[in-house]
Amino acid sequence: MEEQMSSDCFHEVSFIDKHGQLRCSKVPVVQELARQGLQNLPDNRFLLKPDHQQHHHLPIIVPSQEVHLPVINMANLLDPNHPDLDQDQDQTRAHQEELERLARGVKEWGLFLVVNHGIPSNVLTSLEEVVKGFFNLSFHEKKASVGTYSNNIDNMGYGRNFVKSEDQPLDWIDRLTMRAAPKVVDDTDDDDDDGVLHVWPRQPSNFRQVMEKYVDHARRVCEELLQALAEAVSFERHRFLRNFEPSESVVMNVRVNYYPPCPKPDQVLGLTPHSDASALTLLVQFGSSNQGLQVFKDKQWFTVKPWPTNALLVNVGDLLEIMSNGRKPSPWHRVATHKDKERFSVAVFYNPPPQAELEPIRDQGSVDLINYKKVVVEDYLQHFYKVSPTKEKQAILFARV
Ligand SMILES: O=C(O)CCC(=O)C(=O)O
Ligand SMILES: [Fe+2]
Repeated sequence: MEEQMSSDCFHEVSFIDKHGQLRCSKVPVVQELARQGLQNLPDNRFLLKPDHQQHHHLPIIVPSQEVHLPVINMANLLDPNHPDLDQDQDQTRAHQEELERLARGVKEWGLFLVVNHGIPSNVLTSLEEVVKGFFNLSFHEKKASVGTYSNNIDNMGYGRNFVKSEDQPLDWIDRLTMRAAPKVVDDTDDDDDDGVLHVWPRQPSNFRQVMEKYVDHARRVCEELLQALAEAVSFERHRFLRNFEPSESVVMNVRVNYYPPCPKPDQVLGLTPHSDASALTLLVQFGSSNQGLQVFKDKQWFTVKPWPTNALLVNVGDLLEIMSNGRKPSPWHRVATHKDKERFSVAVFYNPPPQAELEPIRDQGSVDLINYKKVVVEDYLQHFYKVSPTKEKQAILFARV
């Protein structure tokens, strides 16, 4: 198939402008721009404007401010009371130390790395292969492979990050977002009646099978981490998980982010600052760059030190911040690009059932102030997508007392 010229390749976006009018706009496909080997930006729309620069706290590239995230050994986090586990004193001590490291990491950064997570390396290798296989297709093939999507409230499908206005700086990113759970057996309809995209990429042909296998593992990891996170703040181990019942209704979305080389990495962001709406997000990365994620703390941005493909990066989302009464705050994060390297990341967002009502969990006998209201998960998510992107961490105010 003949490759299209990049001038023919656009993501189509629509949004309601400040006068309440529906606007449609075309946004360049950055992968196609990078394929041409551009030395300059094609379009001023990618540049951060002065007021964004202020809010985003430039510069983007400050190699000295790097953060080593805590590395959590998941083998030490398993339930110590599990009948199959006969822990000796050393293991009990290792368990306690791991919990303390986890609690410190979450409090300090809202992010941590996980090793010994039990996801076989061939599952991660296959994930990398199908993701690269999809992005190696031409633009036209990618569009044909995924189908289209009408009710695009939460950016499902193949496209880009939220575009809500003509003057918003564009991120240097192409993305592919799917709902992986609850599983839908019949995926023949592009736009199912629940308004969710169920069409998986048809190419590579094993894309869905590989992704679903990875997501099954991701689910187990999230369940184990939520138990450990509860234990780390002296809650009963299943206290957070109870908000995820029935487990068949847990919602897991997968987002593949592709950041191609960018001619001006000091003036353009790969992904604009945000918190995740999820309860937990698991992230793996691969490509010629293994660096790009940045986190905001003490009024400055820190770049997360490169981490290996076989480790998972975990971040707390807004819904866990609410459940934990702010003990586990969701980090404000963004992504920088690289001049001649590309990076892929795969984010799995783990959420309670849409109808679940969340409210801060109280310690028995605790005199802590309650900082968050009761929210229904789907109401929070709707609000989050409506207001995103925001210049500061703002969506969570919806749930603040
Ligand atoms: O690519 C990354 O490192 C982060 C991606 C991210 O924050 C997201 O998809 O929400
Ligand atoms: Fe994120």
